[in-house]
Order: sequence, then C-alpha cells, then structure tokens
Amino acid sequence: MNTIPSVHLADFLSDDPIKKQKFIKEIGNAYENIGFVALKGHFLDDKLVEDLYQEVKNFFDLPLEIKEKYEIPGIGGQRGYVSFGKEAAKGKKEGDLKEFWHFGQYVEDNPALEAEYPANVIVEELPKFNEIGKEAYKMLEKTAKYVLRALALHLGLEETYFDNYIKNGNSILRPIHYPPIQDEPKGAERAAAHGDINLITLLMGAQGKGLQVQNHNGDWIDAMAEPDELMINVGDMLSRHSNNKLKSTIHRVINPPRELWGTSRYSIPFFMHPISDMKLNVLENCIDENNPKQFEDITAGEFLDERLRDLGLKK
Ligand SMILES: O=C(O)CCC(=O)C(=O)O
Ligand SMILES: [Fe+2]
Repeated sequence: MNTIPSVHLADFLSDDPIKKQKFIKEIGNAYENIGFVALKGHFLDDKLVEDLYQEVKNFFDLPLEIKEKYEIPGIGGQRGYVSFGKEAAKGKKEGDLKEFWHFGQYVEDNPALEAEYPANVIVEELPKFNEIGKEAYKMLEKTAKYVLRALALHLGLEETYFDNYIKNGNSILRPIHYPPIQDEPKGAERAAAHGDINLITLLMGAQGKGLQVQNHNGDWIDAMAEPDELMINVGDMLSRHSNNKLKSTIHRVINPPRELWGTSRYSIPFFMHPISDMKLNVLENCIDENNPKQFEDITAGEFLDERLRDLGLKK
C-alpha cells in the first residue's frame, strides 16, 4: 500500500447496514496493512478547528518565561507545557525539534480516577485556550469512540467492547509547535521515527507535507490529509491487544527543505488511551497456530509508564 486510504464516518453511523459494514471493512483492511486512514465526517466543526489553531498559536507565541511557568516537574510531562527538545524518540539521544502542550481527561463521576490523573493546567493569560482545548478534547474523544466501535466489530468483539475502558480514559490532546529551524539540526528531526503508545491517534494538522509513514517494504510515504480529514492511526496498545493484527506503523515528521526552514509547523494529535487498569493481554481470538501469542500480559498503566521512561519524560 503506497497511499493512505480515506474513509467516511457517516458510513459507520448510517442506518444502512451495508454502509456500516463497508466502513468496518475499509478501516479494518487499512489497519491490517498500512496502519493509517484519513477520516472524514468527524465531530469537529470548522469554527472549532479554526479557534483551536488560533488559540494554539497564541499559546506558543507567548514569551518563553510565561510558557515555562506551566512546565510542571514530576508528572512526566503529562499535563501543561513541555519545552523544546525535551522529548526524544525511543532509542534516540537527540531531542525532537518541538515544544508541546498536554490537555488531559476531564473526569466525570469518578473520584478515584480524578485522584489518579494529574490536574489539567490552566493558562491564566489565555482563558479561551483552556475552553477551546476542552471542547476539542471532547469532540475528538467522541470521534475516537466510534472508530473503536468499528474496530471492535472488525476484531469480532461486541461493538461497545472499548466503551467502558475509554470512558474517563487517560487520553491526551497534544498541540505541537515545530518552530522555524535556525541552525543545521545535526541529526535531530522534527519528530524522529516512532510508533505511538496508545490505542489510536487522531491527528489534526497533517494537511501540509512533513508526516511520513513507513510501509511494509520499508519505504517512507508522504501522509497528507484533505482539509476536512483527520489522520487516524493504530498505536502500540491496540497492536499488542490484537496480536499485531492491527498495525502500529512507524512514522516521523521530517525537517522541511532549507528554503522552508523559516516556517513553523503546528499539528494536534489526540492520543486515545484507556483507563490504566485495562489489560492489554492478547485477545484469545487473535491467537491461532499461524499467529502465536506475541506479547506478554501487561496493563495499560504499566505499559504507559515503561514508554514514558523510554521517551525521557519520566525518570
Ligand atoms: O506532527 C505530526 O504530524 C505527527 C506527530 C506525531 O506523530 C506524534 O506526536 O506522535
Ligand atoms: Fe506519532
């Protein structure tokens, strides 16, 4: 596969069982091959998308000493600001050429989870940034819920299998700013090759060149979405759970050619995580003679901890 297939969520939400089945088949095939789809028909309207980009730009435009007020020690960068160069891809020593922000779950009716997660960080200078971030978080979470319902059916599970694991899940919305490049990056990239940690990722901002995905042959292919599409990919948690039936594909963000070094890139991934108690143990119906169990039993919380250490975000 050398292109990213495009699917429409309206098919899955349709009353017509043939359309619904078509969506499941298309996304299932895409995830068994390239691991990525571009999705139309998500729940973010144009105004929300526009406001979100504006607020994200406003935030990253703040002076560094203000942004640094919101960099909270001791929480593995899981909420608030993470400054330039802090995160390095697993196995890489050069930090990525990016700064980012994390909005976390807005827990409802669950004091235990509220106590477990770090609190969201509020930017005093930009009240609208906090509001719009929350609204986008909710709409992306809702979109992701339906995508996971389709994948549950594709995997031969109950349609609502994931619902209780993702309700109040440890999901994260991460606006990223890749600033203009000043000096020769010396081995550093905007985002070095990596697989995502979580169940699925919904990415806003893949409209310009930059994101590349590695196919079966090891070739890097450009992954670009239309203006009304989200790029959605499988993360390592879902790959483990499905015994790698669904593929968590390695991807990266390359540095622009020199004549474009002066431009920023903004992208906004939503990393859909379950609650930390979810067992990622390989599903029985994904194991057979030809596909023996490939992964050790582990919970989502344990797996996340391990990976935050690999990224240099947690000590
Ligand atoms: O900026 C992008 O387009 C992709 C970012 C990404 O892959 C990530 O943050 O995991
Ligand atoms: Fe990623």
